[in-house]
Amino acid sequence: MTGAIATRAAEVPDIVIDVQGLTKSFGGRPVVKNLSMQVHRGLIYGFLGPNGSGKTTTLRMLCGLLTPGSGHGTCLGYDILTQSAEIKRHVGYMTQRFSLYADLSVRENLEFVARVYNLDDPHAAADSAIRRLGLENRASQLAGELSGGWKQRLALGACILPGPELLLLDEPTAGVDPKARRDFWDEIHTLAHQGMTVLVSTHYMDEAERCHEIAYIAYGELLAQGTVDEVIAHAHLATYIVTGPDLAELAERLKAMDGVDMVAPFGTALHVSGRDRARLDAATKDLREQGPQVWSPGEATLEDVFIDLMSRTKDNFA
Ligand SMILES: Nc1ncnc2c1ncn2[C@@H]1O[C@H](COP(=O)(O)OP(=O)(O)OP(=O)(O)O)[C@@H](O)[C@H]1O
Repeated sequence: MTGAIATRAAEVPDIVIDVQGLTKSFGGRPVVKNLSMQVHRGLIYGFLGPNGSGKTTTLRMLCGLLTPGSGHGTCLGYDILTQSAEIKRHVGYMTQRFSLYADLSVRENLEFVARVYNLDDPHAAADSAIRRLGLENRASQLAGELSGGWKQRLALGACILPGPELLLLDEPTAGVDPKARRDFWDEIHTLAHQGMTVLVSTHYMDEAERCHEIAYIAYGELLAQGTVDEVIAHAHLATYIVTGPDLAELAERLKAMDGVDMVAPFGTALHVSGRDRARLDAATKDLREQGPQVWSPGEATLEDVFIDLMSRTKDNFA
């Protein structure tokens, strides 16, 4: 199967997704607005944003599973408006809900998927997936009895069984423990290394940081995209890390100040950011000089940037 993925990938265009001006409304309410993006082959591309911001809708439009209201583009070289059947043949889609048969074993599920896709040797295909995902000890266990992490691994195994060229993973690790999440992401990286392109939505910052590129979507708008470093640099957030006593009270005071755009607790510290360094410095001058807290210049994190982006869109909505 590994060979199959590598061979197919060689035929895939270098730009796997190339879309312009996609929009989608439900019941007259715009859910995705004028979205344009390109994704290169072999990249892990992460979609982040608040709940209900349009990530799933975007993922589904990008690969022809949902027709946009307007806009156009290609996925795997096929037209998303007219060739969705061809696209679907080459896309593996893992939804938020576990969609395999709970009362079939791991092996039976995989063989079933192999038969649905008319693979030559369903038994061998299931074997290969079981080995690849380290499911040997669980092959005869009922899928419904697996832990959350192993269920996700099985779902991934079923997704890649037919040798897709593009994987869509919609919050694949929600509710999965950190070790299982890490293993899952190691596997995604191995697949990408072999030429598979992966679009993945997530709410986890550590997962965002494991993506080659990310897109941040809020209220239907694509607010930032690029590598993690590019997204952070582009936000131009000046940041202080504040430690010491009474941080909760300090946070409330800071939130009300002009020039302070983002205040968020991180463990035992407070991150305080502003889009304009001079205004942030002026606003916080007295507090920084008087204490009792200690203020140190810091680097904005991806999470700081996302919190700031989210609050900006909320401001615009108000
Ligand atoms: N088929 C549909 N019919 C009507 N409304 C829909 C439909 N699909 C999605 N929506 C609405 O569109 C908005 C965006 O939903 P979407 O699932 O794309 O967001 P999301 O960013 O993936 O959210 P989450 O992080 O919660 O999964 C939501 O308000 C949702 O209720």
